[in-house]
Amino acid sequence: MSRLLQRIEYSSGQRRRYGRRCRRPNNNSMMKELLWFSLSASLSASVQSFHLSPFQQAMPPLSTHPLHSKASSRKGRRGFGLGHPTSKKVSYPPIHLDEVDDDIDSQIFPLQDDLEQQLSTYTTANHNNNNNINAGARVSEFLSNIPRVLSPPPLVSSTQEWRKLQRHAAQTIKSTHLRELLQDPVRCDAMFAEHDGVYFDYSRQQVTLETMDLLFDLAEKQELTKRIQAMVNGEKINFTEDRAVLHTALRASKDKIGTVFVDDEDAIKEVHDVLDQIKQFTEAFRSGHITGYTGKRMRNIVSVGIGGSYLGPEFLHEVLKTEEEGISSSLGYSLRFLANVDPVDVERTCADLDPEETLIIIVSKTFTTAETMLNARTMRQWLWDFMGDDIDVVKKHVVACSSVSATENVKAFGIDTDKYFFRFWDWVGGRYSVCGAAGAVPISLLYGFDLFEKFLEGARSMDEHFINAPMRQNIPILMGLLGVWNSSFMGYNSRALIPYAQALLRLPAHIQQLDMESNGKRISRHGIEIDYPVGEVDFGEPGTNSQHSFFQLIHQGQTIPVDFLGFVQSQHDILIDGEKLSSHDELMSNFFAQPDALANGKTADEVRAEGCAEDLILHKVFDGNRPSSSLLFPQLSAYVTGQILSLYEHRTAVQGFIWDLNSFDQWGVELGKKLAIDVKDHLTKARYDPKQQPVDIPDAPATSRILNYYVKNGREATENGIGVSVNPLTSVTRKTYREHIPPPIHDLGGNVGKLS
Ligand SMILES: O=P(O)(O)OC[C@H]1O[C@](O)(CO)[C@@H](O)[C@@H]1O
Repeated sequence: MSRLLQRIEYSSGQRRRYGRRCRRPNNNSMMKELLWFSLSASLSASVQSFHLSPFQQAMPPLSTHPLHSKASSRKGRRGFGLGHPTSKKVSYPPIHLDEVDDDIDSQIFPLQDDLEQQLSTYTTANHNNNNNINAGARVSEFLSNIPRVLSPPPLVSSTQEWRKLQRHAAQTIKSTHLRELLQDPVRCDAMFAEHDGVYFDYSRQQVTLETMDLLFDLAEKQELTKRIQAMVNGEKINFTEDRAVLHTALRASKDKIGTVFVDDEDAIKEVHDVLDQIKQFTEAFRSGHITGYTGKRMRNIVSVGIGGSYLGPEFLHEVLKTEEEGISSSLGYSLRFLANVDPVDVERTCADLDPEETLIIIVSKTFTTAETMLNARTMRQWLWDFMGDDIDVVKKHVVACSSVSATENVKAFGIDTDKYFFRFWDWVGGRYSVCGAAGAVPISLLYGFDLFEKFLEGARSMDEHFINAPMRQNIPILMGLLGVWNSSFMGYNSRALIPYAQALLRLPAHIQQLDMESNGKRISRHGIEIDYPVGEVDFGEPGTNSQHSFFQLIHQGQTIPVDFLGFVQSQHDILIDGEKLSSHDELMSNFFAQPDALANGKTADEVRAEGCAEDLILHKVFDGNRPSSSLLFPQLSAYVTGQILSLYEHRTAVQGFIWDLNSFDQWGVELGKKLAIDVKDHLTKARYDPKQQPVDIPDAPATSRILNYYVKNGREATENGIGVSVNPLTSVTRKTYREHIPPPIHDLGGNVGKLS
């Protein structure tokens, strides 16, 4: 096999996917696919190198072969080949890979041997013209058999399971109103699942028991359980980056050490080594053993990072801010996030901070992200402006949370990589990293390590449920299947996440990145352009604020499935004199009322019965039939936040598995990064070299025009005449800080947060 692979000339996409670094996969379907590539590429390479005119007579032209990729895909590259059917227009042969027995070796390797034999026969025959036709015919016959066994799997949309769901949606569900479905007590009782205090009710989704059966069949067909296992066992399912996907290892307990390995490294042991390091650092920081450059205790924390290196930690911070233990443990400390490269975000972040008391955390997996690195340099300059241009200022005031492979860059920045560097690994995607150092360092420094551990415990509880619970009771699987149903079968391409908890105000933003970066894709994991809708627009705001904002559209405009999140108890309930219900009860009344309003709507007769004027009736009618799920949790704590995080991470994974996507890469974001680099080049020239004006970007007249407008109108007269508008870096901040009158000293009598 490897011998064959090595002499294959891959097209560029195939090389990335199955290049020489690729080990023999232990997944049979991938193995089959690999063989498919190898045989087709090998055969075509051989055919080409022998210049076989008899072949060409005996065989149908390769370009008309059903498995031939778009004719142009190999032109001008390395000859021709069968290629991969990248086009959805390719018609597949009747027998598919997944119909082949799992005993791959016994089926494929004889074929491979046969192929080699055929080619060698031909090589010999080629020297003897009389045999050409026979050899050609034999190879041709062999070739025509290859697709019967080695074609790649079809798109999920062409499976029977998918088609049944399509028919079911069109013939049954789209003509059934939720109002009717909600009258069926058996159905309603069945559409409920519970785990460790989490109550999930999906009876207001536009589904019947039959729908769910069909969805479970689809999940079986897509080998969902097997794929979940592959993920949590550390298989490299993020194949475009050749990485495992192990955010579950970030919260695995110590007794799981020795159970998950990536490239022979014990992943869970690595995780606990770093957690121990963070715990020790936290204790030293919070007890005052670690001080700043001028000897002052540090109590302000600024976390610099963007995307997944920011949204998760910020969402968790917002929850803990008002959590009972969080309030007391954070007394005397502050935590802020700096994400946007907008200089105003710098100003907002450090306006009233004393740099001598401030620790900067740079959170960047790659340690190269342009926005984060500029903000990191800016914050370093801010420290230097106040305390002097000394590298020890950086050593005392800056820590890094980054991947092991970025160690040299971290060191070059001036950070003490022995003590002030907390690593994570390639097998943690940025948007899945809040349980690693990215979240652990800022959150533990502010709230103490114990509270962060509770968050990990909650996530672990939901992970275990996800891995072990049967599908019908498995909350993340149910949520994922309903996501697929709503998006791919019901045609709803947005969904809202409405937490009835102000402390979850940043949850929607985090889930938005998590899900949209994961499942906003167009190519299946088999390298085929998909022909079914995937990915949703995720958005949300806390209820009831959202009701007074975009709920008009949800009630009477488009149909947008909603997840309602509510809590049995508030973090801080209030019942003032004269009120019958507490404020939390008032809030939760909305949580209970909205799903029914969306599902049932209001008919014209009901509106009329309320005494509405005839000409207004239609305006006040609500069609209803709008789906939602309700999730009820005990109280918003660190533990429950871990559960919520894990729920949504796994919902995304489930949808990606069903849709046959790689949910763990993000090539789309790379384009934006490259484009910004080009523009920066032009802008730099325009700013510093008047001869380069006006800007003229080839083939981009509109961009050139607006860029010129920006350059021309943004100028301020400067001494050197270049016309660059620059503020001294920290002048605004310095002034604000100096003039700032600090609030009265807090009561620092909190637990570990006590300052001496
Ligand atoms: O942690 P890094 O490497 O700075 O990347 C930040 C973010 O940028 C992205 O790559 C793209 O936005 C995210 O996936 C990631 O969370």
